[in-house]
Amino acid sequence: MLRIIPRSILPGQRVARAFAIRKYATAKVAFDVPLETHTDLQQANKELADARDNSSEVVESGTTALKHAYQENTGFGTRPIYLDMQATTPTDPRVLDTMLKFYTGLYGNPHSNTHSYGWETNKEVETARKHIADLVNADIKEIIFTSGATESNNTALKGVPRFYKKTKKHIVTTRTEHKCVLEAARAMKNEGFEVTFLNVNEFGLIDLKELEDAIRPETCLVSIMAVNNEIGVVQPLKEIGAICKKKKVFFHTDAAQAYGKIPLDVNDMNIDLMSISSHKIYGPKGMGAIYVRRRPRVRLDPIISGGGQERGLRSGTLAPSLVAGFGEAARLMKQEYSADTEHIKKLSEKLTKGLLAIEHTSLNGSPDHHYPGCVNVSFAYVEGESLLMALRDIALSSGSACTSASLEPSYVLHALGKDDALAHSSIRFGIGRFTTEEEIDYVIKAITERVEFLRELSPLWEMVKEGIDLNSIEWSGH
Ligand SMILES: Cc1ncc(COP(=O)(O)O)c(C=O)c1O
Ligand code: FES
Repeated sequence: MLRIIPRSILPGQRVARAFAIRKYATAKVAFDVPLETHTDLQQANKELADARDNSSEVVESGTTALKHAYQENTGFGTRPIYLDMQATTPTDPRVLDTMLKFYTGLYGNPHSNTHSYGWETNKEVETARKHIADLVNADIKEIIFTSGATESNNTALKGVPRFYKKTKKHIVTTRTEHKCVLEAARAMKNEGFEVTFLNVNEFGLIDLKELEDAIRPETCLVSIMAVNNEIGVVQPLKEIGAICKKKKVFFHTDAAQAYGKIPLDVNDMNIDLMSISSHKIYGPKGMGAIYVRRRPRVRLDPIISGGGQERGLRSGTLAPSLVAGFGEAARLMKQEYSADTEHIKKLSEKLTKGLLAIEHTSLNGSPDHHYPGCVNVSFAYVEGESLLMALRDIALSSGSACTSASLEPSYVLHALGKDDALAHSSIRFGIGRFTTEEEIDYVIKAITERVEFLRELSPLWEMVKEGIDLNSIEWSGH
C-alpha cells in the first residue's frame, strides 16, 4: 500500500494520506477525506511506522528516525569516538521520546487560547518551563524561551543597555567570553556604549577587585560567563553577584556550559539574567532560554518585535517539540545530577592523569575551579592541527579558533598568557553522560602513541631532547 504514495510529498502528508488511503480506499475518496481527530492521526502514524519498518523501499531511502539514531556511517567513514561535548551533546533518547508527540497529535499552537489544541500544547510548554526554572531555583515566570544561548546572550547584552541607555551607557564583560557575547558587546560599542573587557589570570579567572573597580555609576550590566567553553574554568559567581548587588548593577551570566552541570542558584548567587542552551544538556538544538529576574525587575528592550509572546520579551510562536525536549532534558539533568557528576569526574580524572603522564604536556585552566567535563591540554612540540589530523578516529576540537577561516590561535588561551605555539598545540576533550571508560582508555592510548610519533618527526623535539633551550635560539625570518 505504501508504494502508491508519491515520494515527493512531505512526511506529515504521507502519514495523513496513508491513513486516508487505507480507511477510505473502497469509497474511492482517498485524498480529500479529512482525519477525524488527532488520535486517529497518531494511530495512523503508528501503523505507518510499523509498515515502514517492513518496507524495503522506505528503509532504503533512510528516512526513519531510528535509522538515523543508530547510524554508524553517514558517508564520512566509520564514525569516530565523540569527545566534543562542549560543541554539542547527543540527544538523550528520553528527550526524543518526549518530543515525538508534537510532530503527530499535539500540533496546537501553544498561544491559541480559544480551544483545547492550544491549551493542551500550552500545558506541556508550561511543564517544560517549570523543569527549566527548577534547576536554578527560578520562578517559572522568569524563564523566557529563545532559540539558544546565542540569542539569550544577545537579548541580555543588547536589551538591558538599550532600555537604560538614557542614564547608563557602560557594560563590563571579560576577554574570554563566547564569541556571541564579545560580538554583541562590540555591536553595543558601535551604538555608542562603552565596554570594559576584564582580563583573566593564568588560570582563566577574573580578579574580583578589578571587577569592582571597573563598575562605575553609569554601568548598567556586568556579563561574566559561568563555565568557559574552551577550558572549563568556573568563575566565582556568588562573589560576582555580591559585588553587583552592592554596586546596584545587573549581573548576567552566560551559563550555556554550566546549566545543569554545576550547582546554580539565581537567588543565592544574585544572578539577574542567565543564558541557557538546550543542546548542551542532551536536548534539541536551536532551543534555549534566558532567565530574567522579576524581583527586583530587570527591564529590557526585546531584540525581536512581534505578537508579544513570552511576556513581550521574545515574540514568535514557540516550537513546542523543542520546548518540551528542552524541559525533559532539564528534568533529566536534575534527576541524573549525582550519577552524571560522579561518572564525568571519574572519567575526567582518568583522562587528565593519562594525558599528563605524557612528557611536556600541561593542563589549561584552573585545577581548583574547573568543570571536569572539559579537559584542555597543551602538547608542547606538536602542532595542534597535525595532532587533530592524526586523531581522526576521535571527534575533538582544538582549543584554537583555527577551525575557522582565521587560522588564529585561541583568544581564550592567549588571554591566559599562553604563547602562540602552546595555544596552537592545545586540544579540548569533552566528556559527557554517554562517554564510556573504554572510550577514555582508547583515547589515552591513541594520543600517547600519536604524540610520540609526531614528535619524532619534529626537528624542535630533536633539539629539546638534545637539551637545547629553544628560547635561546634566534630564529631568522618568519
Ligand atoms: C559559552 C557558550 N555560550 C554560548 C553558546 C551558544 O549557544 P547556542 O548554540 O545555544 O546558541 C555556546 C555554544 O557553543 C557556548 O559554549
Ligand atoms: S592549531 Fe590550527 S593553526 Fe595552530
